[in-house]
Amino acid sequence: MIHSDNDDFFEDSGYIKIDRYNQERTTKIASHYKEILNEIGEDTSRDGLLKTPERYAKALQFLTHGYDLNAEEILRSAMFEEEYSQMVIVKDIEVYSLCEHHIIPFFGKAHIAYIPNGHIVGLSKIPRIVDVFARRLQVQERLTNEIRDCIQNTLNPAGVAVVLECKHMCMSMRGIQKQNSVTTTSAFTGEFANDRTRSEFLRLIAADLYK
Ligand SMILES: Nc1nc2c(ncn2[C@@H]2O[C@H](COP(=O)(O)OP(=O)(O)OP(=O)(O)O)[C@@H](O)[C@H]2O)c(=O)[nH]1
Ligand SMILES: [Zn+2]
Repeated sequence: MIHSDNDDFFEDSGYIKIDRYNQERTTKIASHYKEILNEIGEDTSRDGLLKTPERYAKALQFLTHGYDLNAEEILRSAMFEEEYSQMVIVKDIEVYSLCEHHIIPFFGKAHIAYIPNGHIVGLSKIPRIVDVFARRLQVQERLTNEIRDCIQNTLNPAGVAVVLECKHMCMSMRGIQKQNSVTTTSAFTGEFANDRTRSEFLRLIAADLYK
């Protein structure tokens, strides 16, 4: 689906039309990346590497396609009036991002909750907005805050909670080379300032009901 040649990898995003596999951009990135491969001593004319600069150019565009998406628009496209006023939690959402310091992946899970205030949102839109912000160059702290702010500003709920748990490959496969460290970040608004509400959220994201 993502790898055909004319690929519009955003087909699945439906309502958002963008063309990041822009041929001009692909050609430019590929040409720079070919120089980088030559610089590290590779032979870019060997069979296995012939198409690598172009593959890399497309992969990079995919990994940063969040720049072309509007998270608030995505949330607004599926907001429904509803009286439900208990906590809604979507947990264990896979996150794949690129650290802006090294352009090396960090990845893990997001756990997100909100307390509706007249409106609920289509559940799939929550992982979708995680991707909008994750598919950019990021630091984990900003990614966490951007998800929180987007939900708060768009849905105007009584509170939002976001917890991210990620492993940074720039800390495991290079640099300090710690294989098991996990970074946790969190951001809260509204009713999640209340200890009991926050504790309920933390208890529920730690519970293994379906595992
Ligand atoms: N706060 C924060 N730091 C990050 C994140 N991703 C990577 N970093 C850190 O960014 C820092 C960049 O530090 P520098 O000293 O400029 O870079 P460096 O010489 O490559 O550092 P080392 O990784 O310690 O070898 C490192 O400490 C990384 O661990 C992130 O999401 N949040
Ligand atoms: Zn890094």
